[in-house]
Amino acid sequence: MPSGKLDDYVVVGMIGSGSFGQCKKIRRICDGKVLVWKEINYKEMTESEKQQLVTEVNLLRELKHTHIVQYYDRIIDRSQSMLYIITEYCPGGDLATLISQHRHQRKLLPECFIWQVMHQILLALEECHRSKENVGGKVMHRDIKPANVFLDGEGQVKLGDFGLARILHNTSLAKTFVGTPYYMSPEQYSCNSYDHRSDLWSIGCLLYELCALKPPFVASSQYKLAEYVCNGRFSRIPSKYSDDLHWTISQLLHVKPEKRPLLSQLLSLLEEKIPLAKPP
Ligand SMILES: CN(C)CCCNS(=O)(=O)c1cccc(Nc2nc(OCC3CCCCC3)c3[nH]cnc3n2)c1
Repeated sequence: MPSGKLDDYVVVGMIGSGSFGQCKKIRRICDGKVLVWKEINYKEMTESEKQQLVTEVNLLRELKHTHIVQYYDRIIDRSQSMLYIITEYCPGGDLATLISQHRHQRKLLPECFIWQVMHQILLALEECHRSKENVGGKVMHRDIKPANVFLDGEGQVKLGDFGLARILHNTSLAKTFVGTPYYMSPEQYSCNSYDHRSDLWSIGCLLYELCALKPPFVASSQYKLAEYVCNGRFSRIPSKYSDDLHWTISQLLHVKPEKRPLLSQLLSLLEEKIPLAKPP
């Protein structure tokens, strides 16, 4: 499938800026479909970093799943050293916005929504871990956080920005990595290691934050944050929520990665709990 050209699209709005660059709402001229493109300036990248970028984008192309933001196309503008990654637009916005709105309104999210987000994000993660097994190694997301989880027009969850985090971690773009690493796992602090179970830790942090409208571990300094994360002690989610939900989130927030449940165990537990969740 030949890649598109910039003039196949028209920019209809600016959504925001991320660690990789700007994110814009676009319309595909041929059929009027609303999409999104993320702009990455690769001018400062080394040849090997550019090759890694190509590899990451090719990984994105393979990920096709209801709960993963769908990749559509990529455009390279060599005259400006710009890469445009075109993906599905999620009109429901991101979970970071949703959490912020509920925090300001002092309004907790419904428990059923939290279970739904858990189920749909874990399905997305299962797809990544599954689809990469036959290509060796698992695709980890590496940057699961509320700002990377979106809602479509029906309130369905879409995990976004796969691979972009890896691009950022290992390239000159990394200097633009901003923000406090609230979701960094104990193993990343203690031995700078990251594996698929670290994504589960991040999902635990995300679900906790959906309940409490704040992360499980907060501190006035990154040193203190690391200490709290590695101790692994956190308050119960608000009493409105069931012990079942608190227990399940606590399983994801085990300090020892090997103590965290397997993805398959979590999905079986959820599919018993959310009967409608079973695929028809
Ligand atoms: C109903 N309201 C509560 C919500 C209104 C919602 N409308 S909105 O204001 O345009 C809006 C707001 C936020 C997101 C989206 N949709 C969206 N955003 C993406 O990335 C955002 C980007 C991520 C990096 C940092 C900068 C922002 C996407 N990436 C792939 N698909 C995407 N879709 C739309």
